Amino acid sequence: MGSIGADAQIPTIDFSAEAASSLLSGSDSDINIRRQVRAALEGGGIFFLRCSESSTQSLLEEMVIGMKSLFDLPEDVKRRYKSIRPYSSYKGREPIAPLHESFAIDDAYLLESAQAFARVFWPEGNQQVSSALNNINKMMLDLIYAILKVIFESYGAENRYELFVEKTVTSFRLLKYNLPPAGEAVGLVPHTDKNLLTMLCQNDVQGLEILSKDGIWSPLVIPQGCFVVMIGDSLKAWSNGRMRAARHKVMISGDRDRYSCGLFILPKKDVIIEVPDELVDDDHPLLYKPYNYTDYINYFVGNLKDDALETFAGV
Ligand SMILES: O=C(O)CCC(=O)C(=O)O
Ligand SMILES: [Fe+2]
Repeated sequence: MGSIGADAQIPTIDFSAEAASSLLSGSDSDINIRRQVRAALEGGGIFFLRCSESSTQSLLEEMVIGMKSLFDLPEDVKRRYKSIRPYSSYKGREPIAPLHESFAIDDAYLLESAQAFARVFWPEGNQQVSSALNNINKMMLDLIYAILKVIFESYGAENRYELFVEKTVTSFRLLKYNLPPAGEAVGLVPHTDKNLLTMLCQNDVQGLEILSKDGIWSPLVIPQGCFVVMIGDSLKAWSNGRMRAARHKVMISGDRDRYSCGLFILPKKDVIIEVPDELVDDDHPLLYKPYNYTDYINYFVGNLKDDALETFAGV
């Protein structure tokens, strides 16, 4: 599926500027940022987000130390973590992705959620791990919802934003990629995210690759201190197919383990994803029927098809 290309040319959008800090405090977005975000998400479906480098870097370092203590725990202790949500319980080196381990935590921006997560492994609590998780999560949460707001504003749908956000939750995924015995190996299989919007960060070991519209896989070189922002199937559907959900995978090589974490905005259980009227016109006929997000996830888990969104919700 596709050949290998040079490093993907991904736009970097700067959120450390003043216009973006006013955005984080709730003001409408700067027209320039709106244009850049929409162009990136309608083009490749992905961009790098640069924020204040020093604060991002220290939160990230703290996070990676916390993740190491977590993933270094014995396998039977990690397996204590179970969640009813698909893709959230501890997953350890399964046949489909033998190098990859993950956990996902709901609402980790709440200190109590991060502490409850840590107590699963350390019954007396682990302040270092819970605050590392909670601190980076709070920063990422403000940023990812600011981006979602910019997206709504860029389509003239700003008056729908507050109501939409009330129907969302966040899931914070922690991932470790162990080194293959030799050479290069797939760490995470090719997929599009099924949720609305995703924001990723990582230690300094690269490995994320993206499939271009021309079917070429290109490795991403994520600049230090930057996050990756990507559209998931459900925001692609909401945008009536204007934004692109980029297919991506993780390849592992080299001599150091890769640690990454992702904040995912997803619809609450049984929320209906529906294209707003303002995104349908003669030039943009309706492409997706309204669908129940939970049904979509169950459909995908049942068939794991690449074109799940089209077959499930396509008109
Ligand atoms: O580890 C990464 O950089 C990517 C993770 C990812 O694609 C996912 O969890 O859906
Ligand atoms: Fe993904």
